[in-house]
Amino acid sequence: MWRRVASLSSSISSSFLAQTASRLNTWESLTTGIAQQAKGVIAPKEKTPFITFVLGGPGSGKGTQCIKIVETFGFAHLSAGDLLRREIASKSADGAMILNTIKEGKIVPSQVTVQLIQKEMELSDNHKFLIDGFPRTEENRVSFERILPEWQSQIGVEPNVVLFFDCPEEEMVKRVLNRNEGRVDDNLETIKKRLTVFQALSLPVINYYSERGKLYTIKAIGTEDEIFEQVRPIFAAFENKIVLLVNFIECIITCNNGKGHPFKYPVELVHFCPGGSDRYEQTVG
Ligand SMILES: Nc1ncnc2c1ncn2[C@@H]1O[C@H](COP(=O)(O)OP(=O)(O)OP(=O)(O)O)[C@@H](O)[C@H]1O
Ligand SMILES: O=c1ccn([C@@H]2O[C@H](COP(=O)(O)O)[C@@H](O)[C@H]2O)c(=O)[nH]1
Ligand SMILES: [Mg+2]
Repeated sequence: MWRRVASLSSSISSSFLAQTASRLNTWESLTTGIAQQAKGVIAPKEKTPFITFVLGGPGSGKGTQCIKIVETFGFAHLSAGDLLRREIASKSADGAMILNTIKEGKIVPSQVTVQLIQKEMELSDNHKFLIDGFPRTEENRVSFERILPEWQSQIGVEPNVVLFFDCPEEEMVKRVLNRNEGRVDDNLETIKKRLTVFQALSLPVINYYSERGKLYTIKAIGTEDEIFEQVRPIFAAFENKIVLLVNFIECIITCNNGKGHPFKYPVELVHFCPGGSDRYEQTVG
């Protein structure tokens, strides 16, 4: 038996339900799509993409944290810098141009980078993407949005999450100079240029997403594990919300059919109803 222990302070409006359904679409895309897969309703490739942009200055720890996010939350990691370095290594037509651009700490034309990212996304079996080190400029951002029309009905033109690893310049320089991976841009001269480019061209992108409520700023100092403890709750929250939301939607559908209340454990809907909460607890008998 179910007992309501608190009620919504405002009634559930149709616009709230529409909003909820739209959020469900976003949150579902982060989860493994358990319900749909179990029912065999959708194949993995058909799931809504969940896109996270991972931004921050050179050496702020983007790549390091992406590895942990992949391990914990099962994302595909697409590093724009790695894709460009792969082009150099494969001696592709753009290889020489990319190498010079990276040495100068400048930004490779959007068309090249966007095409590489798009190809990787299409080849991937995953639907959850960490796009590391991109978009670096407003022009990058707009170019990426332009490739989305075919997916627009699924994800809109924006990423679901934008992470910003905020790190003091002094620390970034120290880390890059100690990186020791043989990168052509890990020298003081190029780092200075990269920092200037970051300030001038990348910060506006970060501000853009901040204004749109997409930005999660991580204080990128401390140990790698300490930093990850700031990252973990961001993705965990998306996973938790979907469980609650699925229950909520099921409840509405079932209640509307007059079949009772299907919640299996206490559910608090306060996350979805800023005006109040609707809490249910299972009672004995
Ligand atoms: N929290 C940390 N404390 C100390 N060193 C770190 C920390 N996180 C990462 N590092 C080290 O700093 C260096 C730069 O990290 P990483 O490559 O992850 O940065 P990045 O943001 O991807 O840089 P880039 O934009 O240049 O690719 C690496 O050698 C990494 O091992
Ligand atoms: O979207 C991008 C990403 C990278 N670059 C160039 O590559 C280097 C290294 O990138 P990391 O992400 O730090 O590995 C960067 O300084 C740019 O020169 C780019 O042009 N566009
Ligand atoms: Mg990196």
